[in-house]
Amino acid sequence: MTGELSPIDKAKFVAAKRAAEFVEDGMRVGLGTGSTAAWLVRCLGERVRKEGLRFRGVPTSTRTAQLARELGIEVISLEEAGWLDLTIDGADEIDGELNLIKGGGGALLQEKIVATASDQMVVIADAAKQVETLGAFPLPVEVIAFGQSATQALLEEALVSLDVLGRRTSLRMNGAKPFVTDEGNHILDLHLNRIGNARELALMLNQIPGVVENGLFIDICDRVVIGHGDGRVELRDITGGSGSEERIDLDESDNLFTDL
Ligand SMILES: O=C[C@H](O)[C@H](O)[C@H](O)COP(=O)(O)O
Repeated sequence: MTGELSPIDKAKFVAAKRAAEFVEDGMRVGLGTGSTAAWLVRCLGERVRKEGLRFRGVPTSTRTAQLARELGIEVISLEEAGWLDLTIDGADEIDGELNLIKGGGGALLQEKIVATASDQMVVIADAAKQVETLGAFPLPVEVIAFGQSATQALLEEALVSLDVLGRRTSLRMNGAKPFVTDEGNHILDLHLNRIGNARELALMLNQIPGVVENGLFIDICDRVVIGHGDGRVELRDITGGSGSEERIDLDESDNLFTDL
């Protein structure tokens, strides 16, 4: 990638750059997955290179692990870390209570385990990820490949009693074959359009045999950093309130990122 950043990439980048400032020497930090989280890893790689920041990262996917290593970040497993000071990750949707849909990139299982093993979860996103009600983005559900059609049928049946607008489910594909997660499972995407009660749905989904985890992150995110294409970032946390707004200036060295 070369040249000027598109407004959407700039929005992701400024959110990531601001959130990268939360990382301090000695911390154990969960590193999310996806295009926004990749900006975070690049920003942290820059801090390691320029400032000598020393922290250990726990990646939530093989993709993130590879990028982090390439950029000189010390990578450890969650087993080695034990507990994390902070996790920073992207999201597909964020509602007003900081509940999320995640898993558009298929990494929801490791992401949820890592986020819930952290003192704090910070979500970084461009402004388009904010929604009033979750559900326009298809909800990813990770299922075991064995008996997957039976799991899908049970799941569709269970959706009938719930407050959702749509009920179609689809198996995520990678070309002609099912998409396979880092844990060797498949993903069913639930096209619900509007989720009336996300908490109830999250609990219900995980009771179905064959379901490993769902992409609803309820009461897990503590803080969001929302980026805009004009360089503004908004910070909000679970305590509510009006939050705060800042402007992130891109210095000359930031153009380095466009060559990655
Ligand atoms: O499985 C993928 C993750 O949950 C991502 O954090 C999420 O899909 C957002 O990705 P992106 O930053 O690329 O929009």
